[in-house]
Amino acid sequence: MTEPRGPVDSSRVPRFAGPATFARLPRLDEVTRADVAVVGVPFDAGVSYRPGARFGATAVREASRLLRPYNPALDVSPFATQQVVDAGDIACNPFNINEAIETIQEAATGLQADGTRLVTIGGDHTIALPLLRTVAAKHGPVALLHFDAHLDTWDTYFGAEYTHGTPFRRAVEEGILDTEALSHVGTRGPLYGKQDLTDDEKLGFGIVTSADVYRRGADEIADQLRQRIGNRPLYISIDIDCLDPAHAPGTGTPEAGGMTSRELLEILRGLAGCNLVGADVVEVAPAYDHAEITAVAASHVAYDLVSLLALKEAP
Ligand SMILES: N=C(N)NCCCC(=O)O
Ligand SMILES: [Zn+2]
Ligand SMILES: [Zn+2]
Repeated sequence: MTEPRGPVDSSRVPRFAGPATFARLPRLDEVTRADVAVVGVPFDAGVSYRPGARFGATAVREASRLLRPYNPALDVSPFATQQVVDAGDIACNPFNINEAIETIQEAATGLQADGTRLVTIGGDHTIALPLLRTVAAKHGPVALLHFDAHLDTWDTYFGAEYTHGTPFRRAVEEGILDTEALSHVGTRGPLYGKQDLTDDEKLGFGIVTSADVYRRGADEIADQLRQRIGNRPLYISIDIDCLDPAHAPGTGTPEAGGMTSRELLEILRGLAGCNLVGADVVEVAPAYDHAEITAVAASHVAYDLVSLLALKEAP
């Protein structure tokens, strides 16, 4: 194997110069193949409240200029042991949700064809469904770790089945999730009724609320999650609104009382060794952000996801 091509050297080219790719990594077309591709999905036609996540991937790329090549928390250089690239954006129809879902699924399938694993930057949470379909087509039903303030297992909004509040119900219905290993983490805030929780439990989900994380601590929560996941192929979907609005104001449906970015990163790091097959970070809406707080948090979360992939054996 040739040495992976790493990021632009920030001691030679200032990190604020030049066009942004994730972590200043090469583009996919600049290398022969990739182990991991960070890909953007500028789609937000599935939101129920504030729009703007279509600009999320661009904001995360901009905020990722400050990432450095060694991750001391996991003792790994994620861009040295595997070829990581920025695969650009999946261009999908902003006026037709069904068509956009198909486009995302096809593009993600193509990108993963020769074993490349994807870390996708959203976009609203609707996009998790086609991404899960793609990993399940390859690995069979996958374990899911879903970090979010919301359940996202509702049925429909205004009769629409494919929205950012419904991807995980659709995924269970389609049989693409391993219902023995489904967890929400960071759940909080008002629901439509108690039935939401009953329905969610029936689908197979376990819930770790943001208050559980605060009371029990990140290490204990990560241990519990790891036990539930075991060696199953694992997909991690991170809605940035799992963080408190103080840590992630730039999002469409903010809820008070969320996790800190430190808690989220520590839980992720506690998952080292899991059989991670893909991940997304969604719902970054830069119009409501301040001083790139949300975009910086999301870029660090994506960096730790890429680091977790580096710690896993090549397929
Ligand atoms: N996936 C996110 N961010 N939000 C879902 C909120 C659904 C609702 O408006 O009830
Ligand atoms: Zn959410
Ligand atoms: Zn969500």
